[in-house]
Amino acid sequence: MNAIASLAKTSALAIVTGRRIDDIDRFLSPLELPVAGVHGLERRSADGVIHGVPINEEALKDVSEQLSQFVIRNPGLILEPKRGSIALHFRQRPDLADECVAQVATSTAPYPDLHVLPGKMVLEVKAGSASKGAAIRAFMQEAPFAGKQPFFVGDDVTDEEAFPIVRQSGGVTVRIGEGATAAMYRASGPEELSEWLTALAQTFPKPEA
Ligand SMILES: O=P(O)(O)OC[C@H]1O[C@H](O[C@H]2O[C@H](CO)[C@@H](O)[C@H](O)[C@H]2O)[C@H](O)[C@@H](O)[C@@H]1O
Repeated sequence: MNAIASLAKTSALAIVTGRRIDDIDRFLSPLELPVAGVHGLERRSADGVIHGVPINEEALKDVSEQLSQFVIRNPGLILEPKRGSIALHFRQRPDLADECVAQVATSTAPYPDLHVLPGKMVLEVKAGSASKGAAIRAFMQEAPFAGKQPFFVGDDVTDEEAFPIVRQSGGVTVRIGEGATAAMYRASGPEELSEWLTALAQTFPKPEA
């Protein structure tokens, strides 16, 4: 948190995440940063404006109802409704991973415009067209990011799609933890990343009092 607060004061910082913007605000309170939430389906730019994308609400409702029934039949599974998306978590039931994949495939089959995104012990169904990479592109066209070199850090398979996009625009990419990656660098864990960021923040000029 200290590293994030320091970087937010001295540089252009955005959070790009699968979580909701509200959740990020709660985690970082009282900081309110630019955030791309729900894998880019909702995005708050630095001026505070919320940008959304069209959502297939009808398809999402149908899939959510089917997944709710599936979760009722399988204790330990968790459904997380988000704006424009629903996440099926199987962290407490890893034995059901294959069944979850099959159920999500069956439920989404009638809706080719829904996107299924596998994450860490979770399957996300997105009912709109957005991605972390596209959200980064959008941030990079706006103040205070435009003209700066992007530096993107991620720890999940859902971050992999964004690494090449950042690299192609001259940026630097870091993967936290294990796993195959397209990132340029790897930090062993959040502690190592925090040390790097704290050191980096100290190299920036102090804001005038
Ligand atoms: O894009 P991220 O910031 O990496 O967010 C990805 C997902 O994070 C959350 O799920 C993950 O954390 C849970 C614990 O808080 C864990 O139980 C789960 O297995 C992880 O996938 C969040 O709940 C999802 O909505 C995000 O998409």
